[in-house]
Amino acid sequence: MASSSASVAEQARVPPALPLPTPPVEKFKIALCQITVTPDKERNIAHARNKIQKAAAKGAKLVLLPEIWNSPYSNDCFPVYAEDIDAGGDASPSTAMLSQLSRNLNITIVGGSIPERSGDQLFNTCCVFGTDGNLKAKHRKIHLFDIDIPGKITFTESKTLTAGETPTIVDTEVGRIGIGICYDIQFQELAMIYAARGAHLLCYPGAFNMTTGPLHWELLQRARAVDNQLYVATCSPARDAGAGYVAWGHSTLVGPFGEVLATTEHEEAIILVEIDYSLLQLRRTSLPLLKQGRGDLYQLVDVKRLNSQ
Ligand SMILES: O=C(O)CCC(=O)C(=O)O
Repeated sequence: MASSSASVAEQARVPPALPLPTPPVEKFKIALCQITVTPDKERNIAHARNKIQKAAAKGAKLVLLPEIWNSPYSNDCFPVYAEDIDAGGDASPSTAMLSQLSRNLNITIVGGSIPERSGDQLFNTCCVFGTDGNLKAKHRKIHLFDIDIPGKITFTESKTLTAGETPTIVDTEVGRIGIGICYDIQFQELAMIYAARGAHLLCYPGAFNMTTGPLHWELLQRARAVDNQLYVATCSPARDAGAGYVAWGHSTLVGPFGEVLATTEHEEAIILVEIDYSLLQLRRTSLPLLKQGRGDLYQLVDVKRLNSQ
């Protein structure tokens, strides 16, 4: 194939991985709060509050919640349960609770996701709160869950939701975290961009189903972790077999060697597990994948960064 002259995009490609930034802490405990979700929003908020408090009392410095934890997961419910996060206060009781707890308990919260209303659009949105209670980042699910596996599962998030437009990486008191929501985990380039931007940990609130859950959920987490040599944390709602959408559960933490460090079945659980960032450098030294990439033959293009240059 004839080669063409380099385009602007080709000239400005990013290297596969930036040097790992020194994290603010080496070791800390993360809690994955796999909680039940009901049609009662007030109960869901009170329940999440209770579980976050329990996790913090056990020593968690970072708490991760599930995808869509304040509402049933359905296109009928998203518009009804949606909150105006930017307006805050009474317009977003779910994120007001997360903000208050992160400040009072001195923890970082990656607040799963909730349906967000912004003008006449709805998003599936994850909010990250720092220990001062401030909203540090807001990730709107980039890849909407539109799938059709005949006889098994059909879901079309795009019937009600709009896709986010921005990858989200955030510096917190517990390291640099890349955020994805559920279906976002299927797209390896997003994780690669986060690794290239120096993420220590990827957090994916998710609610896989009874078809793709058993086959793909753990596989994808381990793949994202081992390819990018970083930690991957996921958090699902607990399973409600009577719900319209039945979640797989199995919230998990995977280490930078692709090893499952902690996981659970489908019932409610708080998984409390230590993250040790010193392993990141150790693994990258022993198995120097990120240095050995053939950037002369193939590279990842960070389109967002290119467009902002
Ligand atoms: O990728 C999958 O198989 C499941 C994704 C999903 O359930 C979601 O994005 O809500």
